[in-house]
Amino acid sequence: MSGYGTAFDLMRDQAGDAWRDYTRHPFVEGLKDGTLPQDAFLHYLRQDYVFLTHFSRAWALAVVKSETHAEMLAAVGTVNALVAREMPLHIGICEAAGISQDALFATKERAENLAYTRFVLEAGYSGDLADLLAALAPCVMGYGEIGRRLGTEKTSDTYADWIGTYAGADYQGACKAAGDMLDAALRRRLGPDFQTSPRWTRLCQTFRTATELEINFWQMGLTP
Ligand SMILES: Cc1ncc(CN)c(N)n1
Repeated sequence: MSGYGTAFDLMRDQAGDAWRDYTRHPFVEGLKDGTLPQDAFLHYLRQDYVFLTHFSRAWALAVVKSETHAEMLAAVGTVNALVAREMPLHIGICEAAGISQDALFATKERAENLAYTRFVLEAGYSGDLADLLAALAPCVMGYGEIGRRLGTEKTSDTYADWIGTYAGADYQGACKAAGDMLDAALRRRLGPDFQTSPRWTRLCQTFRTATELEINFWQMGLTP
């Protein structure tokens, strides 16, 4: 059990090998042992800054798709965590490496990046909050799982700031909140036994596609 909720655990199991390929990608293992080349890391961070811009918009769409005050509060909390806490990590590391915030904002978006965020946004535009959260979950909880594992298994401090952000209480709390939100949203829309709903298979497919797009994102990071 992940500690990030019931639906997440079930969807992650349904994603099978793709989940392992995402959370144990060679890029991740390079962060763990410090062998990831710095140019690949900075290239990834620049793309990830662009990613987080669109991803924050997708979470803002979750506010639009909310049906209760509790859902709105949870979605707003995640938008704030992304914009006020996760994006500043990228700004800080890039600034220290001589990449200004203007240059960061002007980063040309790679196709793998564009494909992922537009897939998530489309899931939200064409569906309801359950569809949107199924597409958002691999991103939030995947990095939570990666951060937690690397926090205990890392053998180098080269990428300690990055690992510390995702292993930290703040990010782990955001994963727990997103997991609780996913569970509640599914129960509200699909019923208490949401995994028996006719919608469940499609939601798991959405989760799996987002997981595959995460694998592509890491792969892109290895090819500056
Ligand atoms: C591509 C990607 N996926 C997930 C995360 C974690 N929010 C991220 N920063 N970037």
